[in-house]
Amino acid sequence: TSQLWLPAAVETPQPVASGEFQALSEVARHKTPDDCWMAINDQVYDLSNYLPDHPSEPEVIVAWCGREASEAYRTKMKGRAHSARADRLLAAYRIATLTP
Ligand code: HEM
Repeated sequence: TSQLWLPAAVETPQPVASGEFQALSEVARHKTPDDCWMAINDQVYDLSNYLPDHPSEPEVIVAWCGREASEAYRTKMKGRAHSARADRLLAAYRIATLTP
């Protein structure tokens, strides 16, 4: 009797867990205000929920969704650093480490 050959079941994609590595190419897929990741100082942040709270014109920060934003964060694009409070906020949105 002939047997059907079937491929192994496709693995279910795993949700991103904190501590995993993500490539910049993956960060780049999350580039809208509703789904906004950024790579900052070798860490990956999901800032989707923070964007509405950011105290600037939305486009100032939205422009960096999906991108390597270390310098933008470091300078606010105006030669001025974010506060320690901002640094603590940022830490709360970390989802992964950037692929080395
Ligand atoms: C990466 C792109 C970003 C840019 C270009 C940017 C730029 C700015 C600008 C222009 C201001 C207005 C007030 C000022 O000029 O001092 C500001 C304030 C602020 N931003 Fe951002 N920002 C960015 C990302 C973030 C992120 C990711 C966070 C935290 C999760 C954050 C937290 C804050 C806070 C708390 C303030 C109030 C002032 C302070 O505490 O430094 N920003 N930012």
